[in-house]
Amino acid sequence: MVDVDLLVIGSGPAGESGAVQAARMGKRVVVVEKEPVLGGTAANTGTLPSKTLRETALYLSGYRARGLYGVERSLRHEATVSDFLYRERRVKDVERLRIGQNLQRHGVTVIQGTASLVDAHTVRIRQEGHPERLLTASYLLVATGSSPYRPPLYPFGDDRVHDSDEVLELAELPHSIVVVGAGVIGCEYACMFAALGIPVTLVDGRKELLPFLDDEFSTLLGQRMAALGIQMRLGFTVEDLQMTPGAPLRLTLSGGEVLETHQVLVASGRSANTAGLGLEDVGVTLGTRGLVEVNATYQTSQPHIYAVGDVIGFPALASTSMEQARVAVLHAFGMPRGLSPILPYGIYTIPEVSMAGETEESLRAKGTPYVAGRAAFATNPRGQIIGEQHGRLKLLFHRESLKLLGVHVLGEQASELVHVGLTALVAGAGAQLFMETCFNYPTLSEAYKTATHNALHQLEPRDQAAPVSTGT
Ligand SMILES: Cc1cc2nc3c(=O)[nH]c(=O)nc-3n(C[C@H](O)[C@H](O)[C@H](O)COP(=O)(O)OP(=O)(O)OC[C@H]3O[C@@H](n4cnc5c(N)ncnc54)[C@H](O)[C@@H]3O)c2cc1C
Ligand SMILES: NC(=O)c1ccc[n+]([C@@H]2O[C@H](COP(=O)([O-])OP(=O)(O)OC[C@H]3O[C@@H](n4cnc5c(N)ncnc54)[C@H](O)[C@@H]3O)[C@@H](O)[C@H]2O)c1
Repeated sequence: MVDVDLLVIGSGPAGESGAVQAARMGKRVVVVEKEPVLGGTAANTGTLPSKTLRETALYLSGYRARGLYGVERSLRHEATVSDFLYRERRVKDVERLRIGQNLQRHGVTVIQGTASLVDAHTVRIRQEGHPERLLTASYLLVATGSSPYRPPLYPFGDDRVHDSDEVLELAELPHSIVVVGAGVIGCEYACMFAALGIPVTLVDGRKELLPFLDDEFSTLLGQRMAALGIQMRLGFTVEDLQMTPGAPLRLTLSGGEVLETHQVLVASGRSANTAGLGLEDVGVTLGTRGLVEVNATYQTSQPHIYAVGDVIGFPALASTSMEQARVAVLHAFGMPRGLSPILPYGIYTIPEVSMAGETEESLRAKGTPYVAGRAAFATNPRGQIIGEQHGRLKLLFHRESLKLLGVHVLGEQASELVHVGLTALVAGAGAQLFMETCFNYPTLSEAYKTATHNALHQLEPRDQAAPVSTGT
């Protein structure tokens, strides 16, 4: 007889979601969390803190008020780290409390301690000052997340060199910063610092910015980030770092350019938190950077051990981690369901970018005939009111069936607006849905109708000779 039906390792979005799903199915569930606080990267060092800091940066800089009312509000250079972190702490506290209450309400037992596997069904829990505990479980859900990858070039003990966890503990706002890695984390932090008026240089070995985005939106985002003052160094890596006390840091890029800066943020990827878990010893296969290998139902090479969230790698989002956990637990307890085939991306740069479904590039690669409809927020009444001059919605429809294939948004509320298109994509709907839906007026959402008109207009007989629009 085992102690519990499901033992979950980790209380991030994946662990919480999996535990609650199993508890709702009447299972006995334990969550083991090594930190004294619940919520993992999402609540404590990643998603929510960074999104709260973004809002704070927008507020302190007066960014949203720029260009409105005929005045150009100047940046508040006197913003302190304490101003900057105040709301971040409050949001974190509320989220930790919410998670604890959610688990308690569902009868999930939370044990603080570091978990490792003794055998395929037994977990050892260690907590300093407490006797070791062993628990047996029918199923295990590994949801231990990931940590910033620390390239050996950077001395992370120095208070001028940070990873994305440490950047939340800044003693003062940097006078200048180089961000190494223009992935989602690097781009989001680069925008926040730039909005606060801090000189930012963003370095990435890749030439394209966020290459999973539709090209048009990647280019547009790059233009807006440059307009925010970010110096882009795409296609370059950092070859050397010189640190002299009392002098700026000197980073030598491939190509020879030397960047001088007060601080460095390294955001060049993450590694799975699997060290010391003992997974390999019980026959679970690990891949690069410690990632756990799983099948479509999130089973590892030991079928009763599931792994979900950042610990399995791409797409490594809070949103997808929760869904993977739900799907894994349903599978374990005999109610198999698939993960939604279309997953959204919300990128909280300044401006926000969000997408779901196909890009123009992926459609061209598949040879799928399509038509792109666009709507500019600058000519949308709500966009006018809020001073949104650069935002854009693009809808990609199948050229013959007019089924929606992709949705791309840049600008204010992009990560919210995308859900109208995402819902249509999941429902298999198309142009007709947007034509026949009455949208609130004035709203940015109304851009769905405008973009649909724009697409249909291109298919009208008088335009048939014109090529399908692919430009901006
Ligand atoms: C700066 C930043 C911004 C981000 N922004 C977004 C965003 O806007 N949107 C989005 O969807 N995603 C975002 N993400 C990604 C998101 O945070 C992660 O995808 C998500 O947190 C993964 O959830 P998880 O439950 O798999 O892991 P985590 O949230 O990392 O949780 C894992 C938990 O397991 C615990 N643990 C680890 N090992 C053990 C052990 N041996 N025993 C017991 N407990 C253990 C850890 O302490 C931790 O609490 C961001 C990430 C970062 C770093
Ligand atoms: N809004 C969101 O959804 C959100 C926000 C933040 C993070 N996340 C998730 O967190 C995860 C990690 O993000 P990340 O940005 O750390 O990793 P990433 O892998 O997405 O990006 C790392 C970047 O660093 C670059 N790089 C690597 N080594 C380099 C070097 N030596 N020199 C220069 N550039 C180098 C890579 O080319 C890449 O562009 C991602 O999976 C992401 O989805 C999501």
